[in-house]
Amino acid sequence: MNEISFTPDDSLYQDRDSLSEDYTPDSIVGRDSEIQQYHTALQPVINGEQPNNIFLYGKTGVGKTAVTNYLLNQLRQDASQFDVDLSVVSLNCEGLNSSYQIAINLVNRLRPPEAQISKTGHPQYEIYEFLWNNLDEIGGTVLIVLDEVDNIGDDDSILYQIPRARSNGNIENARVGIIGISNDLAFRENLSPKVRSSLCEKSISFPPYDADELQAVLSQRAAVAFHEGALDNGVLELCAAYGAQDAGDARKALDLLRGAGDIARAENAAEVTADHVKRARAELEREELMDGIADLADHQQLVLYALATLQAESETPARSQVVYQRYEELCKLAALDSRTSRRVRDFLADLAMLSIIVSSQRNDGLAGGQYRDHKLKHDLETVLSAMSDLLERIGIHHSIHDVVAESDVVMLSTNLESSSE
Ligand SMILES: Nc1ncnc2c1ncn2[C@@H]1O[C@H](COP(=O)(O)OP(=O)(O)OP(=O)(O)O)[C@@H](O)[C@H]1O
Repeated sequence: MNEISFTPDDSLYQDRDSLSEDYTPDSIVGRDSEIQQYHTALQPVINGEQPNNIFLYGKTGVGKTAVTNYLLNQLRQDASQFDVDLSVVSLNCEGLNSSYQIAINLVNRLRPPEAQISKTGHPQYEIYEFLWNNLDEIGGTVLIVLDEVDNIGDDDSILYQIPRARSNGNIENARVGIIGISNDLAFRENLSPKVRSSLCEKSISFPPYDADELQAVLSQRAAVAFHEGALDNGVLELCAAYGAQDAGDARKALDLLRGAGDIARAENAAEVTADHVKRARAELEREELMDGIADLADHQQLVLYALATLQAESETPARSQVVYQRYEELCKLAALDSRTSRRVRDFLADLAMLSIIVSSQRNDGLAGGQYRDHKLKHDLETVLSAMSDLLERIGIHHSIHDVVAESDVVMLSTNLESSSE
């Protein structure tokens, strides 16, 4: 029998959990201008005035939720000091795509456990009645934070009803403000004008972090997460530089630092080095790519497969037409009906948008005209291993035989190899 045991290992980390998603940092760095605007927008609360409706937007991982939690904690403390009656209700709207569902969830948040209402079976007007009554019972200022607010997709929007509730006479005691948070940049533009003007009274944009801002975020967190001296020089700079390239997303930069720490720990390294960061990045990219490819439809994967075989033959960047020919060949060999060349161009555009391939517009003047060419964005082996299901189903093209044989992709079928020779 194997002798195996677990021993605590904390030579690098002093608090690894502080690098995880649910950790709330004591202070926020790198978002001074956004905090300033947000502070101004919240000021009426402390004055006992009608709160503004505030709309925060920006891509994922740029601090919208972290800044909101930080400012609302501060506001709660200051409100109690200045005797302002303040309640905050937070709701993540993921999976709640109608005003009806949002209203029910809000009612239940405002009620004690023994007075919860069922999630179905009430007419809409009744739910709104409950909501207005519960808000009035609480009274004072009530801030309703709706994270991922873009999930709500109906016209008679609660986003319109709540801001109007007081002027419509539905609420008398409470002063209600909505804080809507979204990483869907088109959401605000697609709102109907009446909803937009009420929800977006104060809009605050959160831009992606640059490398310096990310470095500040990482240094602050590393001081909590790691023992002194556990990080080699340049580790934080490298994570920040990669993070800035990856859409300025602090979540990803923190994940990268934790990934590097985990690799270093698994190897019993004395410190986390740039090499650990690079390997962690390759691993995270691989996971992301695997997820991205797994979500593709079969013919999108086949187009990617076609491009991969061209890359294996050093024929990339390859023009759309060339990719199409290889794709048709693969379809034929796999006895599948191929899509039109126009459709395949759309698939190539999708793959480029998902950062799985890189497509460039070329202009060869009068002689060559304009065309697009394509190559894989990641190394061939990674792409192929992410497509192992497809390869198992339809077989291995001869061009990738060596790569696949060297990697850990399982080869169950070689029908393409034999039929193409
Ligand atoms: N300025 C910052 N200072 C410290 N930590 C930060 C800062 N910005 C972001 N973080 C951390 O990065 C992670 C992602 O941030 P946050 O959840 O606020 O992003 P978000 O913009 O709300 O993203 P999403 O739209 O995906 O919800 C969190 O772990 C958060 O604690």
